[in-house]
Amino acid sequence: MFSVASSHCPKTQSDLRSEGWPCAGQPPPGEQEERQDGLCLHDGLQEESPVPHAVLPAPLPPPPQSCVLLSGVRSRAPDPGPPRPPPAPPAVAVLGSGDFSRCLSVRLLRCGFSVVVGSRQPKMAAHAFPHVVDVTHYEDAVGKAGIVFLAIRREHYSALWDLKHLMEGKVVVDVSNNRRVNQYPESNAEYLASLLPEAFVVKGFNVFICSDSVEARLQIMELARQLHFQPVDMGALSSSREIENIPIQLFPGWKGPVLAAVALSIFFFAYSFIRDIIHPYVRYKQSDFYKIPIEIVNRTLPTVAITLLALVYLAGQLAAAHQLYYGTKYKHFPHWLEGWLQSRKQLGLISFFLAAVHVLYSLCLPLRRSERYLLLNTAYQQIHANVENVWNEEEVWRVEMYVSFGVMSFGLLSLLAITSIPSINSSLNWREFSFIQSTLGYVALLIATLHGLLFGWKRALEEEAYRFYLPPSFVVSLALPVVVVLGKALMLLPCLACKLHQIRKGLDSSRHQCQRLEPVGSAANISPERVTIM
Ligand SMILES: NC(=O)C1=CN([C@@H]2O[C@H](COP(=O)(O)OP(=O)(O)OC[C@H]3O[C@@H](n4cnc5c(N)ncnc54)[C@H](OP(=O)(O)O)[C@@H]3O)[C@@H](O)[C@H]2O)C=CC1
Ligand SMILES: [Fe+3]
Repeated sequence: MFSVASSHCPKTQSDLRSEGWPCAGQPPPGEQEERQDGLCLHDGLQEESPVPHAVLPAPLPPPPQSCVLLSGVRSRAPDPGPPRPPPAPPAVAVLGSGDFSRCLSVRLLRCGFSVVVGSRQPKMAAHAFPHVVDVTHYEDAVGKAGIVFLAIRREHYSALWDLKHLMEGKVVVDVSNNRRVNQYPESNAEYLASLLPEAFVVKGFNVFICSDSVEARLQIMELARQLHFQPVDMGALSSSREIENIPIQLFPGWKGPVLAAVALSIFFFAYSFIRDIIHPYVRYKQSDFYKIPIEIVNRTLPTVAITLLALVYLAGQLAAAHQLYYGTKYKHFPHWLEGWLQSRKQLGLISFFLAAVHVLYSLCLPLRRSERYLLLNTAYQQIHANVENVWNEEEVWRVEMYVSFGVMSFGLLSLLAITSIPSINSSLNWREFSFIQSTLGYVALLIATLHGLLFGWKRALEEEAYRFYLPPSFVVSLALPVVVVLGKALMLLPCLACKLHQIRKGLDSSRHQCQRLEPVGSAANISPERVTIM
C-alpha cells in the first residue's frame, strides 16, 4: 500500500514496483522492471542540520579495492605476483569548514579517500576535523585535488573569483541547497559555472546529479556510489534548478491525494449536513445541530476513507484496461493516470488515517450525553408502551456482522499500512508483497464495502430515506467501491486474466505502434509493470 518517504535510495526505488499501494520486494525476472527515481532527502548529507553530529554518516564498511578508481571503471583482479603497496588514495578538496564539510570529509575518509579541506582560517578549523585531514588555505586545497567540493553557501561564491585560474580543468561540485523555491533568478550551479567558466561544474551529489560535462558527471556519480549513495543522472546543468528545489518542496507527492481527500470530505460533509440536519429542521422544525461535531463527522470519515481506498485500486484497473486495449505493457499511460498511479501510496495512507479516526469516533459514541438521553427516552417510551422485550433477531445479526466487518477491514488496512513501511516491506519478497498489497487489499475493500452495506441495510429501499430526493450517504459512498470490486471480478475472468498475464510477461500483441519506456532519471514516467497484479 503506502510506503512512506524513504531514507534509502533502494527503498524509494521499490516504491515504483507495485500494484495496489506501491512499494516492496523484488519482482520475479520478466515480471517487473526496476526504476529509480527516489528522493533520498534524508541521506545524512542532504539535510541542513545545525548540529554537526546529528548528520555524521554512520560507520561504513571498508571499500573494496576497486572503490578508489574514479574513472567509473572498476579494476580487474590483479595478476598473481608479489604484493605491491596500495596506491595512494586520490585527494578530494572540500572548500569551507562548516557542517556539510565535516560530514563529507568523514565519509570520504571512511571510503578511503584523502581529504584536503580549504578554509579561510585553517588553524582554527583544523580542530573540527580528524587529524588525517589536511586543513589548509583555499588556494592550497584546490591545487592538491582534481575534484573540488564547495561546502560554502552561494552568498559566498564570489570569493571563488580569486581562485578562478586554479579551478581550470577541475571538477567543481556544487552541493548547495536553497531556502526558498526559485530563490535566485538562476540556479546556484549555473551561477557558479558563470563564475568559473574553465571548470567542469557538477550539481548535486548524494542523489541527483547533473552537469554539462558528461565525463565530470559520470565521475561524480561514481564517487557518490563509492560513498554508498545511489546517484541518479539528471542530465545537463539546466536541471540544477529542479534539483535545488527538491529539498524544500513541502510534501510534493501528497498534494493531489490531500486535495482529493479534502474535496471528498467537503462533499460528503455537506451531503450529510443537508440530509440529516437541514431536512429535519425544514420539515419538522427539529433541531439536530448537535449531530455536527460527532455524528456528521463520523459519517464523513468512513465515506471518504472507503472512496479513497476504491480510488487506489481503480487506478490499477484503469491501467490494466489500458494495457488490454493496446495489447502491450510498453505504451505510456496518459499523464493523469501516471500521476494517479504514483499517488496510490498516499491515497492509501490517507484512507487508513481516516479509517483509524472513524474507529476512535465510533468507540466514543456511547460516551455522548445525547446518547444517554436518547437511551433513557427510549426506555421510558418502552415502559410506557408496556413492551418488555424489544429483541430483534435480524437487527442483532446485522449489527454484529456490521461491527465485525468493520473491525476486520480496519485490521487489514493496518496490515497494509504496516507493510508499506520501508524497513518492513524490504523484508518481504515480491510474492509476499503483492499478496498483501493486492490480494489482501482487495479483501479489505470488499469487507469495508460489506461493512457499509450492513450499516445501510434496507434503508436504501425505504422511501423516507430519500430526503430532499437524496439517497442515503452510504449509497453514494458505496457506488465506487462496488464498481471497483465488480471490476476486479471482471479482471479475474480467465479470458481477461490470461491476456493480461501474457501482456505483463512481455508478450506484445500490440495493434498499435508504441514507444518502449526507457528507465530514465526523471520520476515522470512510471513503468507499466507496476500494475502487474490486480
Ligand atoms: N546537498 C546536501 O545534501 C547539503 C548541502 N548543503 C550545502 O552545503 C553548503 C554548506 O553548508 P553548511 O556546511 O551547513 O554551512 P556552514 O555555514 O556551516 O559553513 C559554510 C562554510 O563556508 C565557509 N565560508 C566561505 N566564505 C565565507 C564567508 N564569507 N562567510 C562565512 N563563511 C564562509 C566557512 O568556512 P571557513 O570559515 O573555513 O572558510 C563556513 O564554515 C551550503 O551551500 C548548503 O546549502 C548543506 C547540507 C546538505
Ligand atoms: Fe464504520
